[in-house]
Amino acid sequence: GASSSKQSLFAPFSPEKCDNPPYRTQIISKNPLVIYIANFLTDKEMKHVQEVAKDDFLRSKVAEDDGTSTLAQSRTSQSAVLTRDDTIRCIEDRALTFQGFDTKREHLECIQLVKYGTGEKYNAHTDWFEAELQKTSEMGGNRETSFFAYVAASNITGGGTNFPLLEVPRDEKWCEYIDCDEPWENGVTFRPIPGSAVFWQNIREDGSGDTSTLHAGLPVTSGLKIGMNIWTRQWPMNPEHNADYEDEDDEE
Ligand SMILES: O=C(O)CCC(=O)C(=O)O
Ligand SMILES: [Fe+2]
Repeated sequence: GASSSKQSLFAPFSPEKCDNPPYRTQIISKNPLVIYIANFLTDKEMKHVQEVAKDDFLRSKVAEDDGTSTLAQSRTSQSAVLTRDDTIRCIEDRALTFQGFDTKREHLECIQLVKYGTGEKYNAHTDWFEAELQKTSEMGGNRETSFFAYVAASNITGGGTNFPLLEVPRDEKWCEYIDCDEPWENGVTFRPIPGSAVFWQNIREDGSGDTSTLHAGLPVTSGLKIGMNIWTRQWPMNPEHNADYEDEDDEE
């Protein structure tokens, strides 16, 4: 019963009490759809999620073809699943509203924080799955969209989010969010600016995974980075299959 404590999908919740920030959006690419969202998280939310997750971080895992997940050298960060409290539901609601009217909370995986110390990284990968066992109907199908939000980046160098296959017009105006010191051939690297988020569409209209969404969490060369993954599945998830993979610490 560890997973039930992570869910509380049906507890009363008053969305009108959410303190929604006046976020600002900018389309970075139309194909694949990539949107930069400045001021997506409030200072209070960033503090809160770090506080509630602080004792829950475990080495991050990567998905395997057999439906399980394992430790890997390609991903050296630590992850923590967030319990759905009111603050986190407000963030979920914001992410759902952003995507349109008909996406229900049941499509969301439990939000996860990911923490990188010096030297830690996540090699190039896609968030969508190839393996059938990772995208069963119980799992809600594939990961339709991703938000990666930055929650903390103290005294950081490195740690950007790099999309090697994306092309963005070369213009000074992008340099506020995009690391313009990176060579042009390396694609687009978003700066880890706390409060900001990058949103993208993983799955094409025809249901196939979009290879151009390949991305990496570049090594943090100094400092600490905490990010937030908000993944929306194609269909509602069976709650029992949500975020179980990092529940080992909950077993009595
Ligand atoms: O750390 C980053 O910048 C990206 C992380 C990421 O892509 C993921 O956790 O799936
Ligand atoms: Fe990712």
